[in-house]
Order: sequence, then C-alpha cells, then structure tokens
Amino acid sequence: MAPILLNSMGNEHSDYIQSDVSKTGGVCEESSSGQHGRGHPFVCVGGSPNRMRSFAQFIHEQLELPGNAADIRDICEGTDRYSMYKVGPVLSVSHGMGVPSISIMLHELIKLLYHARCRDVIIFRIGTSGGVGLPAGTVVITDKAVDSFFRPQFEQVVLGKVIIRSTELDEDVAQELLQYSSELPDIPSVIGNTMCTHDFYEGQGRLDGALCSFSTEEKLEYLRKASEAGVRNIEMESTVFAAMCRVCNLKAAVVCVTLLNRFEGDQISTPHNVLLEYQQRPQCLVAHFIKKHLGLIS
Ligand SMILES: O=P(O)(O)O[C@H]1O[C@H](CO)[C@@H](O)[C@H]1O
Ligand SMILES: O=c1cc[nH]c(=O)[nH]1
Repeated sequence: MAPILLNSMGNEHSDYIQSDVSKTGGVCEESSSGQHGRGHPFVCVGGSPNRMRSFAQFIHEQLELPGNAADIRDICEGTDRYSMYKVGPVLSVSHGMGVPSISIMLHELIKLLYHARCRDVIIFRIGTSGGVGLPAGTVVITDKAVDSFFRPQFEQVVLGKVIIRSTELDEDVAQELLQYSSELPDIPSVIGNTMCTHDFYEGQGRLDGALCSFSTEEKLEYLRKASEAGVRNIEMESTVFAAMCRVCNLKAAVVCVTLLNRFEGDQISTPHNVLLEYQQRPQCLVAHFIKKHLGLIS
C-alpha cells in the first residue's frame, strides 16, 4: 500500500484550492453507489476546465453512476484557479497552461489526496500536444518526459539553487495503456518521449509567434534532433507532472493527443469538431483503463 508522501514540513496551508475534503467525502471514500469501495482512486488532470468537466461527465456515464451527469458540481468553484470534479472513485481536475500553473495545482492536489488518506493512487495527465513526425490525432503515451534539451529531468529552482528531479513515469501503466489502445477502435497510439517546453511559440520552434529568432531551416533541424532523441510530441506540463508525482510516490502517466504534425506547420488549423474528437481519444483510453481496473469490463 503505497502512501502518498508529503513534504517534511507537513505544511497544512493551502490557499489555491479551497476544496473541502469533507465536501468531496474524501476522494477515496466509497462512492455513493458503494460500487467501488476503497480501491485505487484515479485522478485525471488536463489544461482546460471545460475539457475536465466533460471528462467528468463522460466518466460518470462510463461508470454508470447514479444521478445525472449534467448535475456534477465543481468542488473548486470557490476559487477561479481550477475546476475539480469528483465522480465516484475518479477526480477530474484542470490545471491551466504551463509548468508553473500545473505545479501549484499539484501541490494542492497532493495535499488533498494525503488528507483524504488516499493509497495506491493512479494519476493521468490527459492533454493535447504538437506531434513530431506523427499524423494529427495520434495518442502519445509518454515513455519519458524530457526538457527542451531532450534530458529526462526537471529543474526545480529552490532558494536560488537548482534541484534536478527525475521525470520517469510508470512503465507498467504506459504499457497497459498501449495494450488497451490496440483493443479500442480509432485510438491510434504510440509510446514515445514527450518534450515539455516553457513556451508555445519560440520554445516549440514556431515561426508564427509575435517574436521569432530563427529560420525555417533551424526550426526543422531542431525538430529533427528532437525526433532522433525519441521525442514524439511537445506540450507544456509533462516534466514537472512526472517529477512531482514520482517524488510523492504517485503512479503517473501522460496521455496526450497530437493536434498537428509540427514538421508540416505551426498553426492548429484542424476544424473545431475534429479537434474535439481528437481530444476525446485520451479520455476514452483512460476511461477504458479505469473500467478495467474497477472490474467493470473484463
Ligand atoms: O491540452 P492541455 O492539457 O492544455 O495541454 C497543452 O495545451 C496547452 C497549449 O495549447 C498547454 O497546456 C499544453 O501542454
Ligand atoms: O503544438 C502544440 C499543441 C498543443 N499543445 C502544445 O503545447 N503544443
């Protein structure tokens, strides 16, 4: 039974997510239907509030929970920072864009899980990304989260010094997700390295930002080097997500769909309805994983 580790100070103060553990009935309490008991709680995080609300509604339906999926409530409505939904044994949380934003949410979420006495948590980041040599709509299950220099590490600056943390993710969860993707229709998936950048434009080799300090040739050379380093997609949260989950003993996976192939351009010109369908692919895959683990499907 792997406990969630908290910092040595055991700091209790949290001023970002005012969600009250009692309101959630404890993430790990038996769900109202009593269907799922105290098994593994599952946590899914993603950048956009709307997407994490629709994921919560989707999971509510998939787990056939009582009540109306449309009635789910944001238990973080007191703050403007994040949205959080508890659906049976699943917590769905938004985190905004970029390492700083998800990092703050993860501190608060991990403290919440600790106080709810959760054990054996499995946490998924379900997001979107830019593909590197992959067709749009491909789901990338992250092997290693790497930084802009393709290193499997996250640099945390603390008191003016750099702490380097490993970004290893749970290999078994990744392999299991890949296996399930082959059982599901229309979820083309690969396992590969995910590069996490601190910027969407220049930091990802885009030529179409307000600033651009490089040529098309230099952009393509960088993307080729990334590809040779095993990078298959680019997003903006995976390294700190992997690092913090690892330090806190949380089994973690990153499952992001690609919205475009960056070798073919920078703009996300895919029609909105197609983008929505793409964004559902990681949700379907993770929902399938959860249902398998809850014994709802054999
Ligand atoms: O789709 P989400 O989860 O927001 O993730 C990706 O989308 C945002 C950029 O468009 C960044 O947060 C990147 O990581
Ligand atoms: O190209 C992309 C698409 C989504 N998210 C990113 O960070 N980059």
